[in-house]
Amino acid sequence: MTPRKKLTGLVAATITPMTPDGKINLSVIRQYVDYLVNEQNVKNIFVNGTTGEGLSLSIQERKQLAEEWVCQGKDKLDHVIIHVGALNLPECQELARHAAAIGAGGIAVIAPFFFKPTNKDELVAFLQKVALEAPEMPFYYYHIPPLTGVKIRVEELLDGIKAQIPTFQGVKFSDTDLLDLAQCINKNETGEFEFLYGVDEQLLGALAIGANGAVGSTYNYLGRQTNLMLQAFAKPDFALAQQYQFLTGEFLSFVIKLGFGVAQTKAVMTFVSGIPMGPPRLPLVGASSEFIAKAKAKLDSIVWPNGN
Ligand SMILES: CC(=O)N[C@@H]([C@@H](O)[C@H](O)[C@H](O)CO)[C@@H](O)CC(=O)C(=O)O
Repeated sequence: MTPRKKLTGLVAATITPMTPDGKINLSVIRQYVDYLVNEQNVKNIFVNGTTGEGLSLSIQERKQLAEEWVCQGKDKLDHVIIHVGALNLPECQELARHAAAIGAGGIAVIAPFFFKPTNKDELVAFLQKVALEAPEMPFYYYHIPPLTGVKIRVEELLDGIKAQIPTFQGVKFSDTDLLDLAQCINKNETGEFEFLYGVDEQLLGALAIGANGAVGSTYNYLGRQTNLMLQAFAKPDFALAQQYQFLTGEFLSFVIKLGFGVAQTKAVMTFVSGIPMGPPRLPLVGASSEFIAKAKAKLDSIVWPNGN
């Protein structure tokens, strides 16, 4: 068997395109894949996560999206990771089996966040039951405490994890606690796990600590510039890497002040890529025209290093 290519670099947390009447719009996914690969130089995706409104979709919709991304990404993308987390175990398991059956590259699971695990053992027991349904698939824990409220430290979770979840491959780490991330990386001496950082505005800090890559919403439309930041960091040209981080940060801090979330990400991606992402699904509501005009003007005003 060919050894699996390690998941490093940028992973776009894909948006779920929707029609104006709120149905998932599979018809633009082919164009979306080509856009990520050719215009953003991003060849890894994370489907049905936060940005993809995964928890606002039906199981059927999630399966259809996973199938379409895997199908359209064939021979173009390196890794297609499907988020299969849900509030109940049977749905997670069903989605995990489905991801395996369609030949996805891996699965990720968020902590259930209505009835929450209260300690590491409860969380691992839940994750283990999902992972067992896809025994050949790399498994990622999706750590996003600001949204789940599950604050169990990842460092703790790692202890003995391989014995409990043999397919455990790493963590999508969407938290600002860089101490926890650092302790995880310190524990990962052999480099068997991948740590993908998920707070785009401070990726450079996470890279310095040793993150292997990043999963995020902004890599849909700022993937090219963030890739240049990764290259500068690897060179190393820290001054150049900082310039890229400062500039993406300038945009994000501007839009965050206006009110920024998945709905606004859909609007930004639409005006940057030209691919219609459509409205978000309730309870999210679409970005205002005022937001769109201001965000576009801000992005257009940014002068990237060397014109890139
Ligand atoms: C809370 C949230 O949505 N975080 C985003 C970030 O990419 C975020 O949009 C970015 O850092 C801007 O704040 C990702 O971590 C989420 C993500 O990767 C996903 O869609 O699953």
